[in-house]
Amino acid sequence: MSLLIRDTAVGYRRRKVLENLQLAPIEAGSLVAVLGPNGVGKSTLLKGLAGLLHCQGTQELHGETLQHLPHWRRNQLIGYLPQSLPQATSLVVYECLYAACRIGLADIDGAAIEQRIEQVVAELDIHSLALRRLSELSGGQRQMVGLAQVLVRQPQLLLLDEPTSALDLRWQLTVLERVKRVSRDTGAIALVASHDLNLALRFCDQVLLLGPGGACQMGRPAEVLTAASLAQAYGVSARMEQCSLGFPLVLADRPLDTPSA
Ligand SMILES: Nc1ncnc2c1ncn2[C@@H]1O[C@H](COP(=O)(O)OP(=O)(O)OP(=O)(O)O)[C@@H](O)[C@H]1O
Repeated sequence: MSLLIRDTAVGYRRRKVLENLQLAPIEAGSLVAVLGPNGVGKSTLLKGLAGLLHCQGTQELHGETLQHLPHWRRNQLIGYLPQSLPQATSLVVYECLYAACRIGLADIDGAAIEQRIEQVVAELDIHSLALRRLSELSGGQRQMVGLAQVLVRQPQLLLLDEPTSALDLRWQLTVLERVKRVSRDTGAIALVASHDLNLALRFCDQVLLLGPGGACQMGRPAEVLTAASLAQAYGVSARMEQCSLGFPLVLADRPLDTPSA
């Protein structure tokens, strides 16, 4: 049971963004950070896997070819959280979660939906938001609701594009902890695009580091994130240190190629 990405190319009509992507199989239950500089193709890869862009090559989840899935099956298997926040509609959060289940899962009954909503609201600790209108929530609160809309459908492949970008420190930790727990407990595979290398080091089983010119490395966070790989991918001088709890940390000192370099 795994996610296979081989010989993969994905991009836009006039621009190939990623070509010949060859990754080792990603095992069920893995949390993988998708890292790399702005514009390298993290979102494009997630959109391709989500079926929003055409991908060439092989992309299979537990033996099913993602490119040819019918709409209903894609909705069952894949949960995609885009980089943009959910629209500030006048629906209350509970209704948004209900609609996410209804749209995504045709054959689920009302009682089961309510049970799932209770579960996800408790998991993400967002009880206080459940009866509030989306239009009255802050950016970070809306980002939590977007994540809840994905999790409530219980997909086997979670594609989360910068899910913590609008969140304060406590919610960043909450989100990564919960996504890790969901992956571990259910066997779901989560790919999380992020610019937060330290969260990736702390929570992810593997990182996929995309770099300029098609460079790509995947492996354990502490093995992939080195001073050399960070210089190559991000163009920074960086150090790997260890915090007092023993977790590895990235400290970026300066951009390379600056006058003071
Ligand atoms: N709709 C589009 N049409 C054409 N090119 C696009 C489109 N969206 C993005 N691109 C280009 O594709 C490349 C990859 O973009 P992508 O959004 O995947 O990068 P990213 O790694 O997610 O960046 P960031 O960290 O800034 O979010 C960039 O060069 C970008 O300009």
